[in-house]
Amino acid sequence: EPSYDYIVAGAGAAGIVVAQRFAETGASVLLLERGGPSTFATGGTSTVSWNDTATIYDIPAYGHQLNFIPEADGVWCSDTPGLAGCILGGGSVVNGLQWVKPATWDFEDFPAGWKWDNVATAAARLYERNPGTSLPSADGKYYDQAAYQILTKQLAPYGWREVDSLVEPDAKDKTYYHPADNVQDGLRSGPVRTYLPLAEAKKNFKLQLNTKVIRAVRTNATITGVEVEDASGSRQIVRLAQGGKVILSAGAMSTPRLLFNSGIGPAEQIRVVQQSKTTNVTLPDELQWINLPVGKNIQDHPLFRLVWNVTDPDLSKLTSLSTAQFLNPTAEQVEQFAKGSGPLVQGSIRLNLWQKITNQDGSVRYIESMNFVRANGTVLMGATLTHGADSRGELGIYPNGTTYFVKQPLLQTAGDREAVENFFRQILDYARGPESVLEYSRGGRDATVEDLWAGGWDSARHFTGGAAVVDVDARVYGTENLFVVDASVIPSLPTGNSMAITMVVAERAAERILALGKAKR
Ligand SMILES: Cc1cc2nc3c(=O)[nH]c(=O)nc-3n(C[C@H](O)[C@H](O)[C@H](O)COP(=O)(O)OP(=O)(O)OC[C@H]3O[C@@H](n4cnc5c(N)ncnc54)[C@H](O)[C@@H]3O)c2cc1C
Repeated sequence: EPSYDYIVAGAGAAGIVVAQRFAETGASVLLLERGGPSTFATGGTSTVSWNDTATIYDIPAYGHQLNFIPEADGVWCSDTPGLAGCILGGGSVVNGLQWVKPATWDFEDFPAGWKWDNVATAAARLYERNPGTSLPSADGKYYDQAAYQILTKQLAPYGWREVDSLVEPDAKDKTYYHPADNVQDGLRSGPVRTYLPLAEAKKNFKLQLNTKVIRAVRTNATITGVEVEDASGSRQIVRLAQGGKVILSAGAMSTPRLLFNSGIGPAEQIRVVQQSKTTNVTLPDELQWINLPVGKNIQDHPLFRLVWNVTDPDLSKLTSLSTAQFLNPTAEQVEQFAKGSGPLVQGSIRLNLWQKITNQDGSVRYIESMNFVRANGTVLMGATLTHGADSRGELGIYPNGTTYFVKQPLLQTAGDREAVENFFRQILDYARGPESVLEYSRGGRDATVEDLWAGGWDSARHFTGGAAVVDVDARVYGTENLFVVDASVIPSLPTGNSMAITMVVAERAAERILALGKAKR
């Protein structure tokens, strides 16, 4: 029976990065993923009718359209309260391709050893391999730009500045830009494209798909392997080499389950696992349970979908591509795609804007808005409240193994609501200004802050926290050789979308874990 120096549970944004970094040292690495292949290069079969070497996960423009594509139905994890991708690449192949480099202050709440100065070289390694681009189309043009034209006109009187986010990741106050997309050579980029092939070229690396990790096998502080379940439901134990390490990288919605199943977390959650009549999880003896705040402090960006009507007669004539047009592209667009150009190689967002909001008590929060056109004559602002937001939720587990929100993570504090209102008030002021080209879709020129609240809010699917129960080496407290490396160790919300920062965390964690030394064989 084989045994491994490193077993990584979950091949998403973080898991692929750490597994590749371990593999390049010559150590034996097993990367376990519960989902199947995704991109064409990994054996994915959901190719589109108009291109037989690209799957729905390869095509940048489909990032925000997957909900409209029946083939994508099975990719969402069925046992988590928030949307997460259960497929090779995890969130990195189902997300909106927004590539937002973290700001330096995004590390201010991390422990010593993880501030920006400590992680900068890890970030540089990541950006070298996975740079992202502010101009995805190989022909050097931007396509489908109505939202960009309309919003830049709306912002023009108010001193906003256009920046290149890849060059100035800290320019996040009254700035806007063409989004940086996670695109390379006209295809979705990310760890499946930029890290996984390097790992797969090594004989000491093994990727096993359709294999669900159930728990870390633990005696007191020592992990000896993991229990896995294959697609037929049959289970086995995969062993670690002596001195080997297990890394949990199942994402913020699932890593807490793996910890509960390993007897780590609040006793009331582990007790649910213990008493379950269906999940058949073997827990360590109760005396060995490790009481840590697993599942606590989950955060997410609340997302407001604000629809504006275009009032300027010239701008309202601009047209944009609809979901149906993206899904049934013209012959010209198909030809452009084959050359790495055209609207199909762009993500869905057309303009990002950022603003720093200071509340009455002096506390600072950030707003990010991702904007595009869904119906001609309108602009859709996807406004999110980001870094500085202090609402926190809690994740628990049901007897059937599904994780759920014991407490919702969004907009729980007065300070978060005040910051959102400050932003709403400002964009309504802009809309009433003499040079405005927009009015809000409910209430028109007389729209109020209440009209904007009335649209409600949703999860931006940027979950962080929930398993920040690790030391500076990303090792779970109370264990010798169990680590968590994914978005669930991020202690506070990032200023932008969460994938790039998760990959920076993975690069930094790989460095720290490797410095702990090799397994003895
Ligand atoms: C719909 C959507 C849109 C998003 N848009 C953006 C965006 O545009 N830009 C951005 O920066 N971020 C975006 N995000 C967030 C971003 O994708 C995540 O922050 C990032 O992927 C988190 O990485 P992770 O490694 O923590 O988890 P994930 O990438 O989710 O990876 C976890 C992996 O573990 C696997 N797994 C889970 N449980 C098990 C188990 N028991 N055994 C084995 N494998 C398991 C999963 O299948 C998955 O492959 C979006 C997320 C979603 C869901």
